[in-house]
Amino acid sequence: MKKRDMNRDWIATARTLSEALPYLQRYDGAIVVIKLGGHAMGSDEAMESFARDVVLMRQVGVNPVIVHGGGPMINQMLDKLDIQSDFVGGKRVTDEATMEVVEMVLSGRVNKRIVQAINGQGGKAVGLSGKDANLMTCDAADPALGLVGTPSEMDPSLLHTLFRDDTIPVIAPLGAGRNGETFNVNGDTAAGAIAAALKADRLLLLTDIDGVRDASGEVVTELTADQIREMTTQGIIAGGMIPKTETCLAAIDGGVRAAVILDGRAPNACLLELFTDHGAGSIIRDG
Ligand SMILES: Nc1ncnc2c1ncn2[C@@H]1O[C@H](COP(=O)(O)OP(=O)(O)O)[C@@H](O)[C@H]1O
Ligand SMILES: CC(=O)N[C@@H](CCC(=O)OP(=O)(O)O)C(=O)O
Repeated sequence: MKKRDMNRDWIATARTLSEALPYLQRYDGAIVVIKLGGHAMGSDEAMESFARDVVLMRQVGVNPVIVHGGGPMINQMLDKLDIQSDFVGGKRVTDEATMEVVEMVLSGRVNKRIVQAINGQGGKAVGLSGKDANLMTCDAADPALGLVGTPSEMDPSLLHTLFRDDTIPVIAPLGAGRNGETFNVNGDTAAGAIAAALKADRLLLLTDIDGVRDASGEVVTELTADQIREMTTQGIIAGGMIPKTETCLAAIDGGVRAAVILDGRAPNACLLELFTDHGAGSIIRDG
């Protein structure tokens, strides 16, 4: 690169930092719940970059909470063990044997990979599931789904303790039943319930598409509840996007200020959304 171009590059970087000031001020002390889907987890480099962004958020005063999925990793392990798995309405039918694998994969490999990545960037992350400290008590969602849970009682007090200690919670979407059961909870649903319990400033759902698209394939940058309902009735919002948009609406009803659906594979997706004029993905706001 020529020296003059290099200077231009640095000037642009400095300008970006300077333009971030009002956003840094706005998010100082804010709670941001980030759902990292299994499809958005990608390569080691992508995980490292995600972890760096999370540590930067913490460094500038944001309280990030990571809630993760891991559907593709559960599928791989079930395949290896020759256990058949079915989905109904985007939720995995979960019997005892499946639950054992779900818990092992989510609380084990997936959770610890994220914890280690954040700690590797100089942050202090701790791995939990909804079963810890009564964070997420569940009831059965539907008898046909077996051990799939709906969050019914939340206690986020441990998360506030962790915020005060500069610690970043990384949460696997498992819930405790009232009779000692373990429930499998859809990652989006868990993130929405945790965001509502914390009255979070932002819920970011990181997925494998750049936002909610309209009938012509364009990303809709701002969505209202009415638009979501209409697009769902028309079949424009379909498949895995239905639980995501439903989660966003429920989270906003529960007191979250805004929810964003964005591409977790895009470099620095969270920073772009929080700290620049540009934003990213589709935002659904209160009111
Ligand atoms: N209107 C829409 N806009 C964008 N994506 C949509 C839409 N309707 C359905 N989808 C699908 O939803 C998918 C995201 O859901 P899903 O695969 O369950 O994500 P994740 O694994 O990250 O939880 C997209 O990859 C896309 O195929
Ligand atoms: C009930 C239910 O379906 N639970 C999900 C939990 C993981 C998840 O949600 O992972 P993604 O976010 O990567 O899809 C499952 O068993 O796959």
